[in-house]
Amino acid sequence: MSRRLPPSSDRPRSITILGATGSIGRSTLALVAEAPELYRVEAVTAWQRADELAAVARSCSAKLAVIGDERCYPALKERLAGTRIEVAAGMDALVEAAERPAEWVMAAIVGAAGLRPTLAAVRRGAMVALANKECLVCAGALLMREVARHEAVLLPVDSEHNAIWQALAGSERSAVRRLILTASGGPFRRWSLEAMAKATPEQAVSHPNWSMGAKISVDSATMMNKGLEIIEAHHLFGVPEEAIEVVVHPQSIVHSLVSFKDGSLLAQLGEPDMRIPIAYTLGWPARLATTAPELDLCARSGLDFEPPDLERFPALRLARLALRQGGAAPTILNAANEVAVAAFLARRIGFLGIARTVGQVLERLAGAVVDDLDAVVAYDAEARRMAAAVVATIEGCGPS
Ligand SMILES: NC(=O)C1=CN([C@@H]2O[C@H](COP(=O)(O)OP(=O)(O)OC[C@H]3O[C@@H](n4cnc5c(N)ncnc54)[C@H](OP(=O)(O)O)[C@@H]3O)[C@@H](O)[C@H]2O)C=CC1
Ligand SMILES: CC(=O)[C@@H](O)[C@H](O)COP(=O)(O)O
Ligand SMILES: [Mn+2]
Repeated sequence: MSRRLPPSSDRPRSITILGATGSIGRSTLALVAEAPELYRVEAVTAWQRADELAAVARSCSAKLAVIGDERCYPALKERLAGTRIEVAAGMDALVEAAERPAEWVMAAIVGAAGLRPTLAAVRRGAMVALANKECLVCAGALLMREVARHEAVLLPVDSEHNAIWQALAGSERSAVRRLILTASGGPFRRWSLEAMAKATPEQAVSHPNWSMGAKISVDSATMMNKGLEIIEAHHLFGVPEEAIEVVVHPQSIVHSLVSFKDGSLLAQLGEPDMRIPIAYTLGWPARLATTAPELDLCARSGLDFEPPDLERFPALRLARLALRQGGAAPTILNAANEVAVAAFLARRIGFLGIARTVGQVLERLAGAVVDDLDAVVAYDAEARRMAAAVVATIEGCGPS
């Protein structure tokens, strides 16, 4: 693999941010704004929020701004009139943004929609900071194969995987006994199933520790987020499903751990602030100085750990099942979950209807091996159709 140099003022790192208007995109831009001499921003992208994208592109002097939804192109063009920033729109333009020659790409589009742009960055051998876990869930084998083939570097952004990556540094994989993913338990950690059945979208997106986009916040509330993260860890670190444990840790201070064969547990700790893991990828292979807060251990006494409750959080069980089944099952799980979460946020189904929808789709759709993009896209589309049909049968049936 070619040697990667850290950013420096003599040699600024060229970067692209996919999903620049989101929670991860903004945290990345906040770090860039702390040391603008270290970076040159090639491209920034969004889906529909043209005003926000234009403001972001201006503030970081991006060369290119791309909006995914073509209907929003006129608004973006108007907001960036009189600047030197190039403007484009559409799905192909998102892929082209990822193909532009930035050394480092933040993949922070939400959902499987991020797969094609992420693959494009991987296929030109970029350093890809991967926040978009759904990419690895729906196309893990394909993505990892392309990373190896094109000598790209995947830098895990997800806080748990970033912690494991840091804890693993320099160790032989054969020395690892298991990975331990910590989970906050989300806003409904202590809620009964009866109460969860009536949970509103507002309650579900109120994460106790992290400020995040709506989709991942709902995933945290169902604990599907931790299920997706088990699959993500399997692909990133080559560890089998049975060697990936989940422990509920309500404070979100210990971001995950590696258990080694000699009995050592190595963890990474920090305040729940995504600037910390993002900074580790942005500066990699060096560490950046940032204004992110340092954890005050004495002020944070009392770290709790408990096993997850699979009865109240069946999504975790479904994700493990999909990973064990293999083939297209994780692709199907992810697509059905995206449809179900959107239906819940649109108040079409109740909170418990999310896992119910995913479970029904997984049961009905069998999946063979998915080792190319066409197969992933086909299974993803079929699972979305089936999930929409399941949603239609359970909506209006009261709390589901
Ligand atoms: N937020 C967090 O702390 C963490 C997030 N992650 C992962 O990072 C990813 C991003 O999460 P987060 O930043 O919270 O999400 P947000 O919803 O805050 O942001 C999503 C970004 O993706 C864009 N986008 C949405 N839909 C599409 C689409 N169909 N095509 C292209 N772009 C699209 C949005 O544009 P627009 O603004 O125009 O809608 C926005 O820029 C997710 O995969 C999540 O699981 C992982 C760990 C932590
Ligand atoms: C910040 C981050 O990485 C999220 O994935 C977070 O872990 C979500 O919290 P849960 O532990 O509640 O899923
Ligand atoms: Mn996470």
